[in-house]
Amino acid sequence: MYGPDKVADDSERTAFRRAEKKYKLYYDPASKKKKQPKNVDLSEVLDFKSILESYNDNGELPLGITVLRCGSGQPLFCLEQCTGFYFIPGALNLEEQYQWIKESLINFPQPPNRTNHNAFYGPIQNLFLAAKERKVLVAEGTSPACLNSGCKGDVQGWKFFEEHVVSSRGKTCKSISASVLLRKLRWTTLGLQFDWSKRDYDVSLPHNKIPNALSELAKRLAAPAMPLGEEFQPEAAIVNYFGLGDSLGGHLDDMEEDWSKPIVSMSLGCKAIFLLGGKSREDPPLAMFLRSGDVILMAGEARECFHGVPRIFTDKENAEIAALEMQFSHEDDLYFLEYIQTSRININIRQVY
Ligand SMILES: O=C(O)CCC(=O)C(=O)O
Ligand SMILES: [Fe+2]
Repeated sequence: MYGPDKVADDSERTAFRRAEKKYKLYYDPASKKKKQPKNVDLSEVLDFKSILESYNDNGELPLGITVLRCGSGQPLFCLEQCTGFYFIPGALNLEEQYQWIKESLINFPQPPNRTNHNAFYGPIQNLFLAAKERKVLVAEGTSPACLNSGCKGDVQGWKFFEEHVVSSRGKTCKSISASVLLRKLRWTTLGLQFDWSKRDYDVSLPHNKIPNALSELAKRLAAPAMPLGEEFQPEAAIVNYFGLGDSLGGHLDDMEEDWSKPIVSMSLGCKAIFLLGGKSREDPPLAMFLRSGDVILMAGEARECFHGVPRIFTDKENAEIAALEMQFSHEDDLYFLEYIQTSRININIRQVY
């Protein structure tokens, strides 16, 4: 799936890598202002929001793009050069975006779902709440007086403490603040758990079913890309969390048995650039914007196409989350607001068998 993008001198080797490099965030060394992103030419990035607007205005479509209308539902755009790829601009309304952002931060990372933090810290309960309450995750050592004595020995587990408890006892224990851990949350898996080291699903791992509401939503969204008469069965999902400078390297999602079934991929938060390549990394990819609420379906041939996310935009002008920010304007939602103003979340839902 997400194979590492090997050594540095490979960086210019394929058309896909060249496109990733083109859109990746670099800082301008010549800039007087600290950490000023280097300008990037976005003129070749496909913009389905404006394609939808002009289609609604005058029925016109750019060359190579077709439209599928299912009943009274939203139009789906298809690419002539990549069958099985569907783009539904603004598929999720603001309330839905609000709901799935909150779920992605509060409930989805809860055990038995695993996250990238599992390997080091074991299962972590209530990470978002702990971050909001400024708690600190502290290593528990062999000694019960670990917090006093320092735990130089084996770490037996990790537990959240109030910040003042940790600071009053001195910094003798291994510890990390929950807010840093939340920032470093990169993925969580729902339903059947994906084992990244084996690059396969490990059905022996404890797991919950995909939550009903998410399952129903995915079934509805997947319907236009499903083989006739079949219903999508959501069995697993990966939630990706992106902060400024984060990217997802070019990859294929090839661990599911039946590629005629789509992957349903929902974008939330800051705008991103998505690269859709061909069956070889040598094929020059198409770049397109992904905004909060957009949904992509990848089925059939599109399942064999390399894709990735080289860039997210967190600046006011480019993030395009003003309407979403309004949804989080209640004071109880301020911590969500702070998070999403500099983040993007992607939920992609799969039928495994
Ligand atoms: O973040 C995205 O939009 C794409 C995610 C993806 O391709 C994946 O998780 O396999
Ligand atoms: Fe993918």
